[in-house]
Amino acid sequence: MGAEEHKRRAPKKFKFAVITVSDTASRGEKEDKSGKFLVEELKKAGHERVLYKIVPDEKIEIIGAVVEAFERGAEVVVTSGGTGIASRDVTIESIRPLFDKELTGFGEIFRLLSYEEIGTAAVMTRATAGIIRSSGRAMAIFCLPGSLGAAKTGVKIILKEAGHVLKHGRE
Ligand SMILES: Nc1ncnc2c1ncn2[C@@H]1O[C@H](COP(=O)(O)OP(=O)(O)OP(=O)(O)O)[C@@H](O)[C@H]1O
Ligand SMILES: Nc1nc2c(c(=O)[nH]1)N[C@H]1C(S)=C(S)[C@@H](COP(=O)(O)O)O[C@H]1N2
Repeated sequence: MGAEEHKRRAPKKFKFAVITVSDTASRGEKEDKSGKFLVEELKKAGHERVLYKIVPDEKIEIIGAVVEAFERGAEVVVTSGGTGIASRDVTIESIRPLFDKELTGFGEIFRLLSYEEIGTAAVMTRATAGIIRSSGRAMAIFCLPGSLGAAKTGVKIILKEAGHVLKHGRE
């Protein structure tokens, strides 16, 4: 079966969780434009159930939010922020060890599209994705940079591929 046939047969509507990772937004010092944008776009695309949480750039808080999303039945998690190289950017270090399989292609395509938008500064993100399997379930996670531009670029890829990723992740 080809990729298009796989996508056609993949489930279409999922329970999402958006997790914003930001020190300033978690303290209420900055509006979480990116997280709110992601929630709206996912709902507009017909994914009615979208959990939403803001956490500071702290490993245990990030892992805790991922675990909470899984326990609340999320099938796809999108994180926003903390993918850079500053010492406080720990989203990738926190989430990557949870992956059963990493989807490195997501980061490659995300950086390719980002290069067209922001040029070589696209090297600054370690955006990635993966599948976590537990208790007979699979959950896909996509980790995006915190800017609104990154959320706009990332959500387009996620909306196109989430079903396909989940279909194979459940196999
Ligand atoms: N939740 C968000 N909504 C909108 N823009 C954001 C958000 N998080 C980060 N950005 C923007 O993305 C860019 C780079 O992100 P970076 O992780 O350095 O953000 P930051 O504001 O330093 O994060 P923190 O809140 O953790 O200190 C900055 O221009 C920042 O304003
Ligand atoms: N598409 C896109 N990718 C992007 C950006 C952006 O604005 N748009 N910002 C870059 C910048 S400036 C940084 S520092 C890194 C990491 O951002 P983060 O720490 O918020 O995850 O993402 C990069 N990738």
